[in-house]
Amino acid sequence: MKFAVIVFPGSNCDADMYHAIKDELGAGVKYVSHTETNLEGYDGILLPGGFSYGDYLRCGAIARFSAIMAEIKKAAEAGKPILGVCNGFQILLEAGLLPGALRKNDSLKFICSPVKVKVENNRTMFTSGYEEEQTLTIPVAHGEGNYFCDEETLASLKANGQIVFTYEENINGSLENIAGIVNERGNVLGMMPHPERAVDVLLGSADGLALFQSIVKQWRESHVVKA
Ligand SMILES: NC(=O)CC[C@H](N)C(=O)O
Repeated sequence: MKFAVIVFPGSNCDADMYHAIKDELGAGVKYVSHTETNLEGYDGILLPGGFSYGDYLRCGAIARFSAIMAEIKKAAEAGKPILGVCNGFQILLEAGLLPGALRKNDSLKFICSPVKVKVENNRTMFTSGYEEEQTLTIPVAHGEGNYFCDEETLASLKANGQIVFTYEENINGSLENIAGIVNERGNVLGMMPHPERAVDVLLGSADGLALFQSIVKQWRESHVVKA
């Protein structure tokens, strides 16, 4: 399986994501510039965290106009796994690939700390390696992580099991403690906590690794060569 790590001007977690995939997961990975217009050679797309375009206007609001976004939409429609972490989540929301929005943290402060994250749905291609309701320790580092959506959207997120991760304690004002959601089809995940920073006990936690392993497992199972 081969992953693309999309690099926007201002991305700063691209190297962490690359390291997690290459050295900890042991899968193929390449950096792909936001100016590229072809993602056909990749099986999974990763949008890393950072401060794309300096977070001007709103986090992710400018990056969503990048040339690569049309390809990311195509990959989403093709059912490829797409993971946006932090700024990557913000970009996916701005691009309309996920519902809702992220507002400034209710404290108006940047939060940078390991937090407890609960797995609300382990029946997704991103979370099959976890137990339902498992508590993970994963770092967050954001100024705009306060998830919001209207009532109708919240009801459909709940009905479809699209709320994948919640915070054990509400750190930023997010509606219903939401930390990560998937699209209706289940192949696009956006989350504020950084699983790529929790892939080795030396980093304080290895709880993020199973997320990447789940993606590979699902991909292998769906690409079994039949004799
Ligand atoms: N680590 C990140 O991706 C940060 C995202 C964004 N710049 C914010 O502060 O919310």
